[in-house]
Amino acid sequence: MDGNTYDVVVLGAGPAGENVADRVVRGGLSAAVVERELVGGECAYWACMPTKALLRSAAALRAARQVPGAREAVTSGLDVAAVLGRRDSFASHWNDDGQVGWLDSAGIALHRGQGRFVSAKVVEVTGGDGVPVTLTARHAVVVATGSSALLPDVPGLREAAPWTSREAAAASAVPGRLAIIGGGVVASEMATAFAALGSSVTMLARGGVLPRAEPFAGERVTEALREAGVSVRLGVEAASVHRDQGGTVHITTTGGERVEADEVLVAIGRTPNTQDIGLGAVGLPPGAWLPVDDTLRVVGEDGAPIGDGWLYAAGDVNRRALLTHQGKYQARAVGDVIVARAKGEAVEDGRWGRHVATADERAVPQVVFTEPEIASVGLTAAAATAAGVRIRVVDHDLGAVAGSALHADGYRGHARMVVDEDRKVIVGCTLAGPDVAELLHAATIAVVGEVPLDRLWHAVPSFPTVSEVWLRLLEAYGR
Ligand SMILES: Cc1cc2nc3c(=O)[nH]c(=O)nc-3n(C[C@H](O)[C@H](O)[C@H](O)COP(=O)(O)OP(=O)(O)OC[C@H]3O[C@@H](n4cnc5c(N)ncnc54)[C@H](O)[C@@H]3O)c2cc1C
Ligand SMILES: NC(=O)c1ccc[n+]([C@@H]2O[C@H](COP(=O)([O-])OP(=O)(O)OC[C@H]3O[C@@H](n4cnc5c(N)ncnc54)[C@H](O)[C@@H]3O)[C@@H](O)[C@H]2O)c1
Repeated sequence: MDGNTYDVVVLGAGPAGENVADRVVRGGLSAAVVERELVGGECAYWACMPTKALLRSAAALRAARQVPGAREAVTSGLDVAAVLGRRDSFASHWNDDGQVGWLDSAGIALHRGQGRFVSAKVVEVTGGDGVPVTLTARHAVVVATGSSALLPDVPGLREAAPWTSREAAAASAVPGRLAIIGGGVVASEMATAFAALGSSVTMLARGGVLPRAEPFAGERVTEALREAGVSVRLGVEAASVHRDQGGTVHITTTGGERVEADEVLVAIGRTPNTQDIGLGAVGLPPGAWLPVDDTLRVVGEDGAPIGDGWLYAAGDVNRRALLTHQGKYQARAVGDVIVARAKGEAVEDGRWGRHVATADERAVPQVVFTEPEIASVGLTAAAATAAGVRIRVVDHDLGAVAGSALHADGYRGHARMVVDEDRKVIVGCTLAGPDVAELLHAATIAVVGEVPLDRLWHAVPSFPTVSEVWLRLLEAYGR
């Protein structure tokens, strides 16, 4: 390190940025990260961790109620204060001392403030004292600034001070009535959480519930939400919003329906945090997602890397897969390829090579922590067909497996595998049911490993586990 010159400068200390910095330092280079809020990013304080903490207690209670013997021991409902308290601790009480300590121990320099490009490889950081500090990168700058909630242009919405996922994740009280605009992952999880915490929830799901998943997933989540008392309005869109002086939010839908709520949560997708990072100074349009090549170098309109290839993007901001685990996976590839290029070592950029994030293309796992959980990896049947893959779809009733029946009385679930008929490998799998999250990694390995179906017959699931669904799926496929 020489003054404010580092081998690598990383903009954003979320899961992607932290991991890039870690990899380059492990590879023998110096690194600085620039962070304007809390080290750890969205995931740690306002997204993955607090939302899953909000959901977990109700899931545990539901599980106990599904097993006689345990059911009788449950003598009251959720302790909301305890749930919120546990959530606070999983959000580290919105204090990043622990993460800063980790950066320190890993030998990564931290500059607090808003980072903006002033020219190629040069970033200016403006912190709380308003005095700018200039950082220069010898080899690379990595943009890992993440994304923020997108707000639609609905008349009156902004003035009504809507919640985004941040306010929902960090809520200090449970609203009596919560309206949710959106039907995707955030909307479905937060409807599940707040209904369990006692809110009367109305969901306006213009495009349906979990529309990108296999259709049975959205249907089952819709059914469960309705059983939990949520009013799920499918195909319904907000036309105008107004918060009156008493604090009540009034939503009028395009169909003329009226919905009243104490809070309205907007969950319609994300926008990249690239509006105010000085992209113009390096020839890129502000506010845009950052497209990248296979080794995650930012590319221009011509598809070629910017400059001499010094600019990279990892995590949400490149829009490949808006998930923490995929951002961290990309970060490992980015960190390692920057080190390889800096040292003049060979770059392994072939498919599934060390320096690329091939899994982003067709092997992304995701768990939606609704009731039931939806765990999926790879392509849905519709996506595989659209991609020109000749497929066969195999379905099985997850509740008909001995392990499921033991797991919970009345276990309801469904499993689907999508087989590439030309290659005889699984290209997608979706599981819907209680506690299926932990089953997903087997499917991910089958998809990434492109394990032939005739070999999968030799991967014998233990009896009596829910995993026996794998055997049933193979039997349904035939050998
Ligand atoms: C409600 C919700 C729940 C989610 N749950 C899950 C889940 O269960 N599992 C999962 O895998 N994913 C989940 N996600 C997605 C996950 O949160 C993101 O994919 C992940 O946080 C992206 O990591 P990142 O490092 O790219 O960006 P971020 O986590 O957004 O971090 C970016 C960091 O950059 C900083 N920054 C931005 N601009 C600048 C600048 N100019 N200068 C300095 N610093 C800057 C920000 O302050 C932030 O700290 C969830 C998302 C939401 C909204
Ligand atoms: N468990 C998890 O892995 C998890 C949990 C939460 C969020 N996330 C990540 O965060 C990202 C953001 O989640 P999200 O739910 O905000 O986005 P999303 O893309 O999952 O869903 C957005 C939904 O809003 C709908 N929509 C879009 N514009 C609309 C409008 N104007 N009015 C009404 N509906 C509209 C879309 O049809 C879609 O169903 C996701 O991409 C996801 O990867 C992951």
